[in-house]
Amino acid sequence: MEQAWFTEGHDSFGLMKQAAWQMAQHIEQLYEQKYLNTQSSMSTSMYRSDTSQRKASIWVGRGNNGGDGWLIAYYLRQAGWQVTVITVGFETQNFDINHTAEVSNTAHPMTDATKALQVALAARCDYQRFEDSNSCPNDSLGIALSADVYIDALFGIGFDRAPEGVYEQVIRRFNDAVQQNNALAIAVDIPSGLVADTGEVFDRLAIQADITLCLIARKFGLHTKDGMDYSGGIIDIPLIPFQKVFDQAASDKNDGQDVNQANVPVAMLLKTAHRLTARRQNSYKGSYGHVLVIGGNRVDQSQGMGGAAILSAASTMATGAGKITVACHERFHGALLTSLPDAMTLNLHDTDGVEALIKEASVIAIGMGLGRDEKAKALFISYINAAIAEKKPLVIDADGLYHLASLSRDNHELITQLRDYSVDYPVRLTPHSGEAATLLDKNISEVESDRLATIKQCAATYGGDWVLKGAGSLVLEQQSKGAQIYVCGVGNAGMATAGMGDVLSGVIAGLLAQQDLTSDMRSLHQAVMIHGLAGDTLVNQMRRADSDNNALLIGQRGLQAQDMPAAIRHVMQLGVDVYN
Ligand SMILES: NC(=O)C1=CN([C@@H]2O[C@H](COP(=O)(O)OP(=O)(O)OC[C@H]3O[C@@H](n4cnc5c(N)ncnc54)[C@H](OP(=O)(O)O)[C@@H]3O)[C@@H](O)[C@H]2O)[C@@H](O)CC1
Ligand SMILES: Nc1ncnc2c1ncn2[C@@H]1O[C@H](COP(=O)(O)OP(=O)(O)O)[C@@H](O)[C@H]1O
Repeated sequence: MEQAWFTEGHDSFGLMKQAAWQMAQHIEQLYEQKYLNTQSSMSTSMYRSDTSQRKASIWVGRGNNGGDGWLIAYYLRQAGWQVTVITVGFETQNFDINHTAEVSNTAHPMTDATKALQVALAARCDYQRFEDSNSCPNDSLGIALSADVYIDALFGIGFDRAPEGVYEQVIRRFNDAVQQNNALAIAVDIPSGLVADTGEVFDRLAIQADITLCLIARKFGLHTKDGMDYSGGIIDIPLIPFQKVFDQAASDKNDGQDVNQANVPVAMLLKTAHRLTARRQNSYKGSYGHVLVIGGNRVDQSQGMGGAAILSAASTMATGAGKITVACHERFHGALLTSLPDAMTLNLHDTDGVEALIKEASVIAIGMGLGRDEKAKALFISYINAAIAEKKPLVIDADGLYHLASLSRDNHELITQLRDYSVDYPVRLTPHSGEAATLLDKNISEVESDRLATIKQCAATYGGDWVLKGAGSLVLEQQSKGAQIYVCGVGNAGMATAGMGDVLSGVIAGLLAQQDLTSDMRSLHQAVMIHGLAGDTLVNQMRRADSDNNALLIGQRGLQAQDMPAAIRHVMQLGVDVYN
């Protein structure tokens, strides 16, 4: 977007000044919010109405992100603040004042970052080199470090590798200074240490921001993997009026129209779900589909995984599917019917019975607790073959993905058949990072270091629509004009408990079965959003009453997959994101 703006003839330094000016205004507002509009008497006692008493410590690196920092220093100083710029990676001669800062010198054009430094120095902004901190008598850097607001302009979207040496030290020192001064930490564009394209943080070392002022467009890495743990609240500063062009391109692409791919965002951030439409009065259970859940096996007398199939079935019902049959190990039929009397049961190992039911069912969800032994693999192959023959939509999760990976290693013909089938019929696959690693024959760390590349590779290898689960789940939906990728902007770490994935597979199958819903409402991204919002609904209810009507505090820890069905129904009625 930035390049397109410059191509239209706009000046890059002008954009940097605009960015810094808007950020300085936000910083003043954020200062007021922290120190004035607060319940904490400690914070209000630190509030300084006289701007000349307010202190900002602005940490800058050598790139354009640092350029933003120099200009923020300039604007805050103009507003009367005491500013100190802490530099890293600069030599002392970099601070020589050049009085032609704003004039372009064609022989040696000045970079925007250097122009910004020159503007700040000409306005007499104080600065200190971080590298001099060890040689400073009486820790003069320590004194310079004491501030109300700390601005991180060390690295922006150019950060791409683990910080070492002085860069490692500077990030640690910034975080320590913020903590010691109980101050506000504001990151420019993206917290330094977080990779913008992937959400990766190396060795858990990144600026811990309270607020990130995100320039131009949301960075993918703010919303997946480590991003959410470091960015704090995000404030968008759009700067250039291109958002409409990009929104239009995305919607045209969704409608199957030709678009300039350069205008299509890498991914769409989702925070809401569609509210599901009301049912027709004149309808019956057959109007809402029949889901067959295949899983819940018991291998070699082990305790087995009946719960996986039960959780999946319960959430299928919660989404409103008309009928459900669970093909699980006979040992679990009693448990299943106790918790879910609405379900019908079938013996997982009765291949004739299951294949006959595949003919009847409208959606097949397979793999949750299916088992990984050879017998389970043979069942998987038979049931997938039957589903393909009967042209039934498929949801494949957990052990089903394990078998798929193993079949891929064997060059089994089912892989090609499934890929071809997925061109015309819905096939939805839902790995977490570990399962994706097995499917692609990679290490988990390779998968985690680039989740976007991973989900694309999964789709290219196996076909179908995908969810790559985890913090900031990714969704890939195949469309006639190429894949559309979504980032799930809801959900929480309370959902990191066993069985939550089984619940998701149930939501996907349950929505898919309901033909009365629009395609958007039955879509994979809709299922992921309902699942995430249901998890948020459960943990954000601050209080819940016990049987004696005493208020109980609820939080992330202790959230259970079995709590989800009621919340799923709640979200489907509400549709919108009310918590984020
Ligand atoms: N007018 C404009 O263009 C506008 C730009 N804007 C701003 O620009 C920002 C992007 O700027 P940028 O591209 O200069 O990247 P940035 O992150 O500042 O620095 C890259 C430098 O860091 C270095 N480096 C990287 N990793 C490292 C590591 N681990 N350890 C050590 N060094 C490391 C890297 O070194 P190199 O790889 O070259 O060796 C390079 O020198 C963007 O986020 C936004 O804030 C806005 O103002 C809008 C207008
Ligand atoms: N930190 C988190 N933030 C958001 N969602 C999460 C988080 N941890 C887990 N989840 C969600 O919970 C589900 C867990 O799925 P999975 O790991 O397959 O569980 P299981 O295999 O035990 O059923 C996924 O949908 C995942 O995206």
